[in-house]
Amino acid sequence: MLAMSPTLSLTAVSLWRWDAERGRERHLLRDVDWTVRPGEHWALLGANGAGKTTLMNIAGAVAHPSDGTVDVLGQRLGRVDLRELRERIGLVEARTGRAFRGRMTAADVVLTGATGSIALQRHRLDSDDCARAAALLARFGCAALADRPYDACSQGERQRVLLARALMRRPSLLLLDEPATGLDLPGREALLAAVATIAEQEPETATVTVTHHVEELPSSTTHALLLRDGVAIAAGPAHETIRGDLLSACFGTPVRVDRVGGRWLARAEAAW
Ligand SMILES: Nc1ncnc2c1ncn2[C@@H]1O[C@H](COP(=O)(O)OP(=O)(O)OP(=O)(O)O)[C@@H](O)[C@H]1O
Repeated sequence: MLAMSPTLSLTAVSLWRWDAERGRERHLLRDVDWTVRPGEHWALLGANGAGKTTLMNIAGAVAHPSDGTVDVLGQRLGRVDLRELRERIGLVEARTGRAFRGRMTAADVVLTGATGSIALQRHRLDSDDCARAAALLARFGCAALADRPYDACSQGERQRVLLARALMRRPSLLLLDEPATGLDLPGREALLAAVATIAEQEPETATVTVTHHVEELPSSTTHALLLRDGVAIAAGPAHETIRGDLLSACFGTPVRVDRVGGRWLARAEAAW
């Protein structure tokens, strides 16, 4: 049987920028190799400044590398229209949520995902779009929020609304940039439960979740890439990479990691 072609394939990817303070180029990413296949759910872990956002910008067809090759959804960056490619990529990040103002309801915000716009373009929507929006809200425990102004939703509810929005077009790749940051415990748990449904309901979709905290990874996480100073120090199946020794190297401090009920807990080694 032929293997499915990768969702993302990065080979020897480096990205550098001019560092005016030092008067020389500085590597934000160095020689990163990374392959994400359909149905895989990756964690992208690293300390502040490790290069996670930079790598997500490349994976999301927002930025080009300085060197190396990048194939996103089978298209080589540098040879394709990035805007067309981005239409097949779902994105949940804090910035997206801040764009929705006024009296837009939660359902309206989800529906904007069908057109990939910030404004609601009702004339471009059909009954299937409305049905999918309602089904996604229900699936994420947000059915009662449909008519509530988005501004009036709690932060946790908003994140689930944004997740529903990102799934409207059944993206092949979904990027989640620190989706649980700032959520309280029930909000975080509801969001992670919602993310975990993707493995079953959208089995071809690959996801990448950026976080500093392994506690914020959904139980559906299958793989992890650990970045330190722009270098991928480990990449592979979660049970081989989300480990104390590798996370210690990644964060530069001794860390102990436990797996409980399919999730991960990390603490500084000294605290145990
Ligand atoms: N345009 C740029 N020019 C120069 N340096 C940059 C540029 N963009 C980012 N950097 C630097 O590159 C490094 C990696 O940044 P990046 O935002 O990718 O890290 P991160 O892992 O996402 O960090 P955080 O967890 O704090 O969000 C940082 O030291 C940052 O200051």
